[in-house]
Amino acid sequence: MPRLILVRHGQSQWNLENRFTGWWDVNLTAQGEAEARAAGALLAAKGVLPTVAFTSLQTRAIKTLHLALEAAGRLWIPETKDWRLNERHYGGLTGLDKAETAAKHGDDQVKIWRRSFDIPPPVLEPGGAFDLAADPRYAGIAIPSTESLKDTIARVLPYYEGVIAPQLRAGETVIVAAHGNSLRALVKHLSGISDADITGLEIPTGQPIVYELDAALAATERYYLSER
Ligand SMILES: O=C(O)[C@H](O)COP(=O)(O)O
Repeated sequence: MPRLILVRHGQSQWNLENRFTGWWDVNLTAQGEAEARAAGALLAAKGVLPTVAFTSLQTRAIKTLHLALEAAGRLWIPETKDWRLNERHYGGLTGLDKAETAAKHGDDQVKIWRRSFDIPPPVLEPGGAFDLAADPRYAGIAIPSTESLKDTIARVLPYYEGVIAPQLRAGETVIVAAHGNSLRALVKHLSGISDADITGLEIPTGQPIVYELDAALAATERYYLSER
């Protein structure tokens, strides 16, 4: 039966600094690299070996994938990178300190921006330090100016259905190395979590989550590989 492995990137420099990151491209910390290697070693130890990989266009997810695959002895498998697996775009909050933003706007407002289903953060104004319009990796892509989880789902799910699901149906063991909110989008769909309940779901860095799927790609089980 098809199997899907989800892994959020290891700790990034801005996870460490507690800054809103979104589409901004930050690297892994040494701890994040270690988390990624440990994730791959766990895949190998448990015999859960991916045959096809997907990741975003962001360095922290790509490096997590590569370090994990190397540790699992699977660096050779086919791999596809796509912006639709990018982190949710954090709009005008990009680069700000999460604690300072909470002190300025209040915890409740920041929780709405971080975890509400359909209320996006303020937009990122063009031309500022975090404008990605000139980044060649996004050439030809309509870069969002902000995204709610609902907006993120609107680009992650069609990609899952159109590109990832056919690989699962073909019997591949698929690994997706991505981000807290692009993976929340997938988990919401696969586990049938309501708009209200998804606000409480957190995805830890570097911890492989395994979905066992039936032939129709309905989830029969979801578990942290570290707990098996
Ligand atoms: O983009 C970010 O800042 C993080 O990857 C996820 O942030 P969040 O926990 O605020 O959703």
